[in-house]
Amino acid sequence: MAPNITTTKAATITAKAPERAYVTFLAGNGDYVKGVVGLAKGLRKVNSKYPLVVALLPDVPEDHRKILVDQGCIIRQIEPVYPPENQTQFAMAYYVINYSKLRIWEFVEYSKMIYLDGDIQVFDNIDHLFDMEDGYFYAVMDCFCEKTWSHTPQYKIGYCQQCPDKVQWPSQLGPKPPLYFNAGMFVYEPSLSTYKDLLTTLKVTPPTPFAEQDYLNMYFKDIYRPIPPIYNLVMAMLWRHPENIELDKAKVVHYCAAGSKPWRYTGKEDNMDREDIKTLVAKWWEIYDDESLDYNNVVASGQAAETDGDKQSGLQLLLAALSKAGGFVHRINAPSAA
Ligand SMILES: O=c1ccn([C@@H]2O[C@H](COP(=O)(O)OP(=O)(O)O)[C@@H](O)[C@H]2O)c(=O)[nH]1
Ligand SMILES: OC[C@H]1O[C@H](O[C@@H]2[C@@H](O)[C@H](O)[C@@H](O)[C@H](O)[C@@H]2O)[C@H](O)[C@@H](O)[C@H]1O
Ligand SMILES: [Mn+2]
Repeated sequence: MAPNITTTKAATITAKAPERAYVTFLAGNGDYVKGVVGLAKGLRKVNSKYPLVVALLPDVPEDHRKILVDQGCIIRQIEPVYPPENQTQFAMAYYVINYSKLRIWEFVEYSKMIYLDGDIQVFDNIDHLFDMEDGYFYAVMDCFCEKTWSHTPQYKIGYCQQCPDKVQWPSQLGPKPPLYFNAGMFVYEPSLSTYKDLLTTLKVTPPTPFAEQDYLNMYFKDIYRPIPPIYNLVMAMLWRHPENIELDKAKVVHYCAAGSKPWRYTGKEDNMDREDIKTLVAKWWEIYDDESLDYNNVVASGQAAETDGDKQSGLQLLLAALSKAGGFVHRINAPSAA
């Protein structure tokens, strides 16, 4: 007797390209790929609705690319961007590659993106930042107190925008510098005209110690809008301006202080033996090591319900898993009886 097979019209999942996405930057064949994997898993853990795009340079090897695709990332190869020939000593020699971040303005299939450095972790959902008013550049104010700033007049006179009343900006140094953001995290709108102008203007802009961070501050100074430090905890703030920080409220942590990269952490550099640093590094590793946050396991958990014979909840679970994984399933036409 022929099996009684009933067919239902397959559920048609129509997906439209995601208008919004998180984006990070990866260069080289070193260990920053661990940072990006940690970031992908962290965004999944906080149920971000949007995918993570990884803008990567040609020197990122195939095995690292596979790791990222297996973690549900959307990888986009970009060409390097170099500043004009210069004699500048960058604060960190490798900062020269960070100008390549400028390529993310070309990702115009997205209307709004949140850029996050690979050494950042997201511990609370920040999807709401996408809803901020268009037309501005949002980022967290930086701090000038670390010795990496010793080349600047601010550092020399002990001025920092984090505590502008402690040391007043002397009028003989001219107007107070505009508010300055840390370029490890920002909310921006891709645009081809802005992209072209960024690259054109770069050609005639002498490089400076903080490379593309300085450049972005100069370029966007008229539309820059500061957002609270909970959205990019620049590590040095913990010992430089603890009065401005509520660590337990930090939604985004930026492991940018020397020695704080979790995947290289030894605890030996200045300030790295602090209990709060040890806790933040451990929190990063907890996510990185959590296999339940791996993209394949999240999707499989959706399919597993499918085999439990409960088709509808399995499909919903799979959709939830895909959404968690930053998938771009937006709408589903429920299967109608054939
Ligand atoms: O070898 C490197 C150095 C940097 N980066 C990327 O460039 C970003 C900026 O560099 P970094 O975070 O080290 O600068 P910091 O914020 O520590 O000054 C990193 O987060 C990575 O996303 C990378 O992929 N490979
Ligand atoms: O290429 C310039 C870099 O400038 C910034 O890093 C700096 C900055 O945060 C300083 O304020 C800190 O003192 C310093 O420790 C830290 O490394 C960005 O985080 C990074 O993404 C990148 O743009
Ligand atoms: Mn960084």
